[in-house]
Amino acid sequence: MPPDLTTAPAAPRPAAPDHAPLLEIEGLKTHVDTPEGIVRAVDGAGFSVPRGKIVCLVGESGCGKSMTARSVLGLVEPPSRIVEGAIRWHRDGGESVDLAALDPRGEAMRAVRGREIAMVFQEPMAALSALHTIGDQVIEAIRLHLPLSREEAEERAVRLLTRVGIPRAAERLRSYSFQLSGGMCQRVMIAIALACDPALLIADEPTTALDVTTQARILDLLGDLQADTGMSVLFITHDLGVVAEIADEVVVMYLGTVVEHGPVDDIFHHPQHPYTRALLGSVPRLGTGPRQRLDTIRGTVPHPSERPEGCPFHPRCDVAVAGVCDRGEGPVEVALGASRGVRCVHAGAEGSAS
Ligand SMILES: Nc1ncnc2c1ncn2[C@@H]1O[C@H](COP(=O)(O)OP(=O)(O)OP(=O)(O)O)[C@@H](O)[C@H]1O
Repeated sequence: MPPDLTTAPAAPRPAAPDHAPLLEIEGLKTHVDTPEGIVRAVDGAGFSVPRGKIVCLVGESGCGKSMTARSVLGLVEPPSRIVEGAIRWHRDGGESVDLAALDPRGEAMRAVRGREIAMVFQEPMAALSALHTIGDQVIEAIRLHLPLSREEAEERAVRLLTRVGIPRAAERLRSYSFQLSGGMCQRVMIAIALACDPALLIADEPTTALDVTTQARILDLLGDLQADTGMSVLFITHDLGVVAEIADEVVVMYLGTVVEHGPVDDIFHHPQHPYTRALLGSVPRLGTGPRQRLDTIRGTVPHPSERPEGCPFHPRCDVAVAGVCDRGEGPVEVALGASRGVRCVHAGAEGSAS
């Protein structure tokens, strides 16, 4: 039986003997077949999600963040397909499975999705059915994976809804989604996601559709739940304010590849990739006065079908070197520490890429 999230904090999950990360993505390519040609939405992405950490996946719109998440969840359907790479899921106890090799509709993937890996999406109103009560939806999620009677599942649903901050949870079981605010609907979605005590929660822009106050409360809730359960979180966002609030580690994506990753403090205080620097330069900071000028990133993200040769960022990069950055397959990742890496020819050089 999974730990009860609603009472005392659960004991932390046992670490795998070899301290392997929970999730390891390597060389992932997820492409879309379109009448105009192949769209390389994810094009060789790789990163890890350690146990018990919150990893934020960031980048501008169209960089392949959602497609990466959908690949992990086995939610890639034709005309999209995983064409290469591995998504290694390391269970407690040392057992590993390559999710990229599983049939997305098969039993093995269904046992992982929603049970071991849960997800929360951007539009909670759209994700909840307007035809069924909140209670029916939470109870169904619980009973799909746990052998509980209707009464037991109902009790668990009330405790879960209370834990995610829904007042008078027992009464709310009979409500419909259209009777709740956006923030309350997102809390219900989080309760559904946590129904089976997942080891990993993937949250794809879960606060983007909410007002700022509600956004802050939902972030606090996710942080508290992570600390209580010891689960890992892969949090997808384009909002660096959210990253600063919640992340332990940051993965920066650009045009289907990971250009930089590392602990949040390193990324914010010592960004190495020109794209990471540009992203950080476009965010307002407190204490810099009312007339602060924000930098914008020159140009826009090209469509994946128009991926430039060499480093994918070079046409927008202020420090690109002609004849170097615009040639070949692009730079390989340079390791700057155990959990720190960057893909840029300037990486590691003193005063690089500034
Ligand atoms: N079914 C599809 N047909 C054609 N192109 C697609 C399809 N699905 C995704 N893409 C393209 O793949 C690229 C990556 O999309 P993805 O949704 O993963 O980006 P994202 O970084 O999550 O962006 P956003 O923040 O806007 O959600 C985009 O350029 C998108 O247009």
